[in-house]
Amino acid sequence: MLNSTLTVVAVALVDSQGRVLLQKRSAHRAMAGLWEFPGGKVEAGERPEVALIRELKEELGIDTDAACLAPATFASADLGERHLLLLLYVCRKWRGTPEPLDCDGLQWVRPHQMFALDMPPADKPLIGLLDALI
Ligand SMILES: Nc1nc2c([nH]c(=O)n2[C@H]2C[C@H](O)[C@@H](COP(=O)(O)OP(=O)(O)OP(=O)(O)O)O2)c(=O)[nH]1
Repeated sequence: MLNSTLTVVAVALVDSQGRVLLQKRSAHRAMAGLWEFPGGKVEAGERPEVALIRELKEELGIDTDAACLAPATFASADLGERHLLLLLYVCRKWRGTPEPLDCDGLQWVRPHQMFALDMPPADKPLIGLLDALI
């Protein structure tokens, strides 16, 4: 029996060269050092797109709008007693330059390059889908 489902929103920010931004989870967090899509937990009563816009401001210092967040795919994975539902959006339009405000580094990669990176287990099935989509 699961305690609860954890809803997480994340985004593939895609630049003009078809590269996607990944951030390195910082040392003090669970899954430290893994490369992930920017995003985070949806708070109680919060709309997913609002949560993602908030996370992008907090984590990268950039602004975007709900109209620029295209639903892309999702991941479903067990995290011990909780179950993770990760909603992945694609975004090609934002304001500002992403900065590593809450992580240990940023890198722009082509989707196929993600196969060689250490990413959270839930993200692995998303790579091939992104590769086909972008
Ligand atoms: N942001 C993000 N989280 C991911 C990805 N893949 C994946 O399994 N996760 C998991 C890791 C965490 O268990 C959860 C996100 O929680 P988090 O702690 O980073 O979220 P948050 O930014 O809201 O953090 P906090 O307020 O609790 O500090 O989702 C991903 O690609 N991006």
